Amino acid sequence: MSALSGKVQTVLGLLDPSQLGRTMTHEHLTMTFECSYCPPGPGQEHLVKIPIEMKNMFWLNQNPYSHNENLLLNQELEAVREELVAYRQAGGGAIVENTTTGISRDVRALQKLAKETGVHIIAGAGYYVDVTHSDETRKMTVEKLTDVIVSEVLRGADGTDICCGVIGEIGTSWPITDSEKKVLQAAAHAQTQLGCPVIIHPGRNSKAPEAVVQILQEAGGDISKTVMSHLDRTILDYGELLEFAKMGSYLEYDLFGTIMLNYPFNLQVDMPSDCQRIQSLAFLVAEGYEDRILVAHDVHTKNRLAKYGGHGYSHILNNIVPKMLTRGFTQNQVDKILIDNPKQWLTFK
Ligand SMILES: CCC(=O)NCCS(=O)(=O)O
Repeated sequence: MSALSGKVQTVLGLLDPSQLGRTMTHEHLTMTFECSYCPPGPGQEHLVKIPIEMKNMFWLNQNPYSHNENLLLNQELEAVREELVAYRQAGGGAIVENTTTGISRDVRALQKLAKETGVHIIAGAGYYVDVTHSDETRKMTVEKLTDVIVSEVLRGADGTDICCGVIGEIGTSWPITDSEKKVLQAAAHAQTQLGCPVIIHPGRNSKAPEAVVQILQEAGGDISKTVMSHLDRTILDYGELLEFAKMGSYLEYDLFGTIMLNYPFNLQVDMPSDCQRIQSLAFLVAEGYEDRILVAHDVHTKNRLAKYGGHGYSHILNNIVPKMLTRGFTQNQVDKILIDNPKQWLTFK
């Protein structure tokens, strides 16, 4: 038994899990995403620096990764603070902030936001995808990477004493690179030591989640305490989804609010609508997986903020939950997805 056992670790310290309330398990409050810049289509080069204002929002929402400034969520702390206040008013209790090393994690800013808004914020340890790994990271052994991750949970991150409460989002590409494989193994080893929650960003291929889970399993990871993120853009076939669900991880639909005609990171993927996301959740519930489902918006660019006409952090509470209730979900099932499942996942063993 460690001091963390039976508790959730927020940026303000340990918390009794019953205090969490409704929890979005995959958001970003401050980060940078320049690593994922996508040049715009032919003839649209002049749009990459247009102001982020109403008349440009349709193009920005369709091309969020082709506009440098849009990728700098870390410039919006005041807007995010206001949106967290609105999130509390909408009935939100906690947010898991998934920003890891490589995309400008800032635990000091997270702690300040938690103090100012009363939202419980859980910070993420570990590393994002390979393109963001530094030379130093690439050279580290699995043992060294494990030590860093464990230290971010037990002693603090970013040179502070502010401790992370989950490992992840651990970034992986497709195919998984050697450096990412080492980080996954380190995440599994750290999880074994700490009994803590883990969350994974899979590569953009339907085979990626299974490949990640295999690596974690071989390294001794606890898959029942691991979240597979971004399933809404990763496994669209229900047969494949059921096969993956059997592996035992949490199943996260975390791109609620995203509307995109062309998904630039994988043009083969038709990004689902929110109605289709709800249908996928209903399918998983009907198949007996209601204890494994988690949801979020994964806000990671400026255009997603309410300040710019986006869905913000309260869209699920304000709009998706009422829609779910009209589509056959019971209040008990909604509460499981928003309260009980996050609580189970976030509590240290
Ligand atoms: C850091 C934010 C992030 O990785 N979001 C996922 C975007 S996508 O891979 O689902 O397009």
